Amino acid sequence: MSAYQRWVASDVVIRSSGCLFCSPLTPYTALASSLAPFSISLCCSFCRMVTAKVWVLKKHFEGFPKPSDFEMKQVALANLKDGELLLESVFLSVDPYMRPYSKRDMKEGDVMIGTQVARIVESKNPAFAVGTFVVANRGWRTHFISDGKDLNLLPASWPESLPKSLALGTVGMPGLTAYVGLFEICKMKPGETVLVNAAAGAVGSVVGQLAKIGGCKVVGCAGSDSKVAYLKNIGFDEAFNYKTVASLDEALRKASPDGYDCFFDNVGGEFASIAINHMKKFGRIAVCGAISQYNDSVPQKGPYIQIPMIFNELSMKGFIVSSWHNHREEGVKALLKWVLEGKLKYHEQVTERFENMPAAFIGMLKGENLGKAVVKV
Ligand SMILES: NC(=O)C1=CN([C@@H]2O[C@H](COP(=O)(O)OP(=O)(O)OC[C@H]3O[C@@H](n4cnc5c(N)ncnc54)[C@H](OP(=O)(O)O)[C@@H]3O)[C@@H](O)[C@H]2O)C=CC1
Ligand SMILES: CCCCC/C=C\CC(=O)/C=C/C=C/C=C\[C@@H](O)CCCC(=O)O
Repeated sequence: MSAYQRWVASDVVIRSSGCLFCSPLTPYTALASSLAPFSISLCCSFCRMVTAKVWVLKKHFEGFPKPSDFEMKQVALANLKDGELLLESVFLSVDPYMRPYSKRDMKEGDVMIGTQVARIVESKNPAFAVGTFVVANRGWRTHFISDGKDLNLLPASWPESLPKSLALGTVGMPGLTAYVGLFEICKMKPGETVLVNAAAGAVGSVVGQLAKIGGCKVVGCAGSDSKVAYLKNIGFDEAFNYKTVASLDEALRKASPDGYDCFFDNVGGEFASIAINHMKKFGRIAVCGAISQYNDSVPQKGPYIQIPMIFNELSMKGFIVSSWHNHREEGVKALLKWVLEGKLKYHEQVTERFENMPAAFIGMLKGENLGKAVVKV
């Protein structure tokens, strides 16, 4: 039974207007609603309206997100108009940006922001066939309607054997972040030494492997011994557990006594303030993220970094992957090629069921994920 058939069996509540048999006012609709699992077969096909499940931000986060900050709701979707598509989410992404962006971009009651791999289940748009998979940016919802303009098709060369969830991770936004940050921001060169933190995550694990592909020495850190073992398994030259080392300063010096040419910073905070003192002359820092600060109720007051910036004439550049959209096609093509050649390994932290999205999101922020965290609907 496909996800769509399961959804039809479990979540379809008939809502309609204009159809004699299914209009909201007829006794039939009340009967249909009470017999929801069976009512679909009684509904006339041209007036089916469906109900999707969504997660809304019930209360703005204070510190780490809590399950009570979220609320799952049902949203009735209108009938498709000409040119529109009905899609079901197959995989949903949980990403760190959702934490800081929720404060900046959302109000309480909004559907949580986020991306998904979705499948077209009904189409009134000749440009999109039923069964097509796309990447969309429509938030935490099981189903949604689109006019097609906000959908990104998976590359035509995507093999059937490759999990489509990778379009949310290694061969998607996180992978592109690593690609742009290394090639365009750090401008890494063969023989250089690259440092990356949150190295076992969706972005960091790609950074380390792309740096190896680029002929660099790679040092990574992560928050558990099993993650450190994973880093060594995927080719990192040096890896350490930043939570258990006696001194981060010593660990960075031991991993690369000559220092670092490129620092791909996913974490910010105290880590960055210490790491910057280990940069080589004319080193480059890609300021990708600051996950050590996203959940702070009170902003941290880090030590100043200007002195090593000036002394070593460092380049430090913040970047947002969506501003580099003109590199998206080339990046996805390169990432997909490296994955298929076995040069770019991936690991996904898959959480089953839409109902577990808050738990998956909170777990990722707490470091429970190895590789890209996704939710399989
Ligand atoms: N600039 C851009 O366009 C983009 C930026 N980003 C940023 O990149 C970073 C990594 O994102 P992504 O790969 O998706 O996430 P990950 O898959 O790496 O998951 C987050 C990881 O961050 C680590 N972490 C959490 N809290 C802390 C902390 N206090 N100190 C150190 N590490 C911590 C945890 O791993 P561990 O076990 O190592 O602690 C956790 O698994 C984030 O900062 C994110 O905001 C991501 C995408 C685009
Ligand atoms: C409000 C302060 C923000 C500080 C930096 C926070 C996070 C950095 C980060 O994680 C940025 C992530 C950017 C993500 C970009 C794109 C996504 O919004 C959706 C991607 C959709 C797509 O291209 O498929």
